[in-house]
Amino acid sequence: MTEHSQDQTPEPEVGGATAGDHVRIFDTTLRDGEQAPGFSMDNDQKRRVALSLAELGVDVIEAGFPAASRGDFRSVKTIAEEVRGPVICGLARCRDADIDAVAEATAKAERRRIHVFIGTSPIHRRDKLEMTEDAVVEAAVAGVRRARAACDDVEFSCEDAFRTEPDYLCRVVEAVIEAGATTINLPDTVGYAVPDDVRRIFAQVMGRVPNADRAVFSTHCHNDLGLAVANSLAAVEAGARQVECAVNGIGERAGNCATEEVIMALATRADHFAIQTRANTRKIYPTSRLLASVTGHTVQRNKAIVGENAFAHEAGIHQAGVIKNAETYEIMRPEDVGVPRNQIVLGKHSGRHAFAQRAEMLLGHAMTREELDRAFANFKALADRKKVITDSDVESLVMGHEMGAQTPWRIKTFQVSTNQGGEPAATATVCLVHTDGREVTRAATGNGPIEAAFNAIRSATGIPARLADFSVRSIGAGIDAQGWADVRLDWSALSVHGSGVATDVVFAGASAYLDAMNRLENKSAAQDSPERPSATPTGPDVSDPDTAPATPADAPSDPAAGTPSKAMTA
Ligand SMILES: CC(=O)SCCNC(=O)CCNC(=O)[C@H](O)C(C)(C)COP(=O)(O)OP(=O)(O)OC[C@H]1O[C@@H](n2cnc3c(N)ncnc32)[C@H](O)[C@@H]1OP(=O)(O)O
Ligand SMILES: CC(C)C(=O)C(=O)O
Ligand SMILES: [Mg+2]
Repeated sequence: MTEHSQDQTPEPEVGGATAGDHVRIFDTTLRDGEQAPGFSMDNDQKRRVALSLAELGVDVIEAGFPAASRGDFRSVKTIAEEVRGPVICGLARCRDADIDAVAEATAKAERRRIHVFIGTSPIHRRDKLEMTEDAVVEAAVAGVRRARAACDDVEFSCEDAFRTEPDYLCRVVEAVIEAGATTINLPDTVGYAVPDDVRRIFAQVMGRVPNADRAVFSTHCHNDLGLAVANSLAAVEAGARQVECAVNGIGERAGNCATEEVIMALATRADHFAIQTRANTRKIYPTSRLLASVTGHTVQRNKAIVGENAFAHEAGIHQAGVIKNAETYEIMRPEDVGVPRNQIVLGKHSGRHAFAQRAEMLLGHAMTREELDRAFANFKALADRKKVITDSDVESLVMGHEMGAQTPWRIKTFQVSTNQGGEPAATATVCLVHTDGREVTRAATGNGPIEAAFNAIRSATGIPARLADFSVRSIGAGIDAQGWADVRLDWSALSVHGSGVATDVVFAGASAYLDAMNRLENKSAAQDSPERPSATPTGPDVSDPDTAPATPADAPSDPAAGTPSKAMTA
C-alpha cells in the first residue's frame, strides 16, 4: 500500500511548473462548490468545513468571492482570521472593487492569495464581456498589477481556456506573468476538454510562453462529461503542479474535479505519476462526511473513495477473496482514507473513552472538553432509547444536529396530532423560546404532521421563508433507527440548509426546520439586509393555558408506530 508523504519542507511558490516536488491541492469547495444551486452554506458551516480542509492538509483554500455579498465577504474574513495552515484565497473579477474586497477580507490570514480571472475565449470576449482581445489583455494586466500591489501571491485564471485560441492564450499568459502573476490557471470552465486536449494545451503554453518558468501552472476542470478527474491528472502529467478541486466533486453544474479522487489517484498510482500531494489522506472521509452533513447532500453509494459501497463487498466470490487477502478486490485500504473500522459496539453501557474515540475518528479531530461533555450527555440519552448506536448516530451527535445547537430559537414544547381522513388532517402546537427571553406559542394546521409543524414554527418565528427542499431518511436500520431530516429554506436572496435528528421523524423534521430558520435569522443579521426579517411572530398566541393544547412531558420514540398524537418537551 502507498505511503503518503507528510514532508513539510518549504519550497518557493514561484520557480517554474516543474520545480516543485509536489502537487498543490487548491480546494475550491467553499467557492466554486458553494456556488452551485442548493449548496450555499452559512458562515459557521463554511468555517467548519475550512477547519476540516486544513486538517486534510490542502495547500490553498479558496474561501469565497468577497465582492459577491456581505455574507461571502464575512465568511472569507472569518476563515482568514481563524484557519491556520493553508493559504487563504478569494476570487475577484478584473475590477478594482473585487480585488480590494479580497485584499481586505484576507488581510488577517497567515498566508493569502488573490485570485483574479477573466474570460479569454472568443465567445466570452464577444458575447459576455463585449470586449476586444486587447481590452481583455489590458484588464487582465491591470487586475494582476492591482492584486500584486496588495499581496505577493497572485493567481490568474484564463476562464474558458480550452475554447481560447492557443496563440491568444499564450499572449494573455505571458502578459499576466510579466505583470506579477505567480500561479497561472488554465480552467476547463465548461467541461469540454478531453485528456489529450489538456496535455496538448498545457505543453503548448508552458513550452511557448517565454516567462512560463516564473509561474506554477494550475488546472481547474469541470465534470460536464464526467472527465474532470481524468483531465486534471492529464494536466499533472503535462507539468501542472496545482490541481483545483472540490470535496465530493461539488461545483457548478456537474461539479468540479473531486478533491478526494485526485489525491487518492496520485497516491495509489504513485508508480505512474511519481509525484504526490501533501494531503493527509486519513482526513478524507471525515471531511467528506462533514460537507455532506452541512449541505444536506449525501454522496451516492457508489461514489469513488467516499461512497458507502467504496469498500463494501456483498458478492460471495469477492467476500471470500477479501477474507483471504483484502488486496484481491481493494486497491486502497479503507483506513488510509479515514473510513473507520469498528471493533467496539457503542450502547448504553459504553463509557466516555469509547465514545470519544469513535467520535474523534469520525470527526477527524479531537473535540474540546465542552463539545465532548455535550455530545456524551446526548449520547447517553440516545442510548437509553436505542439498543445499538451506529456511526451515523454518533456523527449526528458530534456534528451539532441535536436540538438547541443553533440559536436564537429553541423548541420548548412540541405537540402534533393527526386525524387521517378528517379536517384538518393534522394540527401542531409549538412553544419556542428566543435567546432574548421571548416565549412564543403558536398552533397551525396542515395536510400532514410535518406541514402543520412547519406552519406553526414559521408563524412563531415570523420569518416568511419558502420551503425549497425537505427530505427525511433513516440512519441505520431497525425500529429504533433515528430519522435525519434536511430542510432548505429560501428567503429574499438567502438560502440556508438545516438538519435535525431524532428518533421521532416528525420532531426531526421540526428540528431541521427550526435549525434552518435560526441560520436564516443569523445570516440575515450578518448581511445587514434592509429586508431583514423582523422575527415578529404571526397569528394568535395560543400560550394561554386555557386554550393551548396540553403538552405531556415525554414523547413517543417509535417512528414506525405512526402514533396519531405526539408531544414532547425539548
Ligand atoms: C466560472 C466561474 O465560476 S466565475 C465566478 C462565478 N461566481 C459568481 O458569479 C459569484 C456570484 N456573483 C455575484 O454575486 C454577482 O454576479 C457579482 C456581485 C459578482 C456581480 O453582480 P452584478 O454587478 O450585478 O453583475 P452581473 O452578475 O449581472 O454581471 C456580471 C458583470 O461582470 C462582468 N464580468 C464577468 N466576468 C468578469 C471579469 N472576470 N472581469 C471583469 N468583468 C467581468 C460581466 O461582463 C458583467 O458586466 P456588465 O454588468 O457590465 O454586463
Ligand atoms: C473562476 C474560474 C477559475 C472558474 O471557476 C472556472 O473557470 O471554472
Ligand atoms: Mg469553475
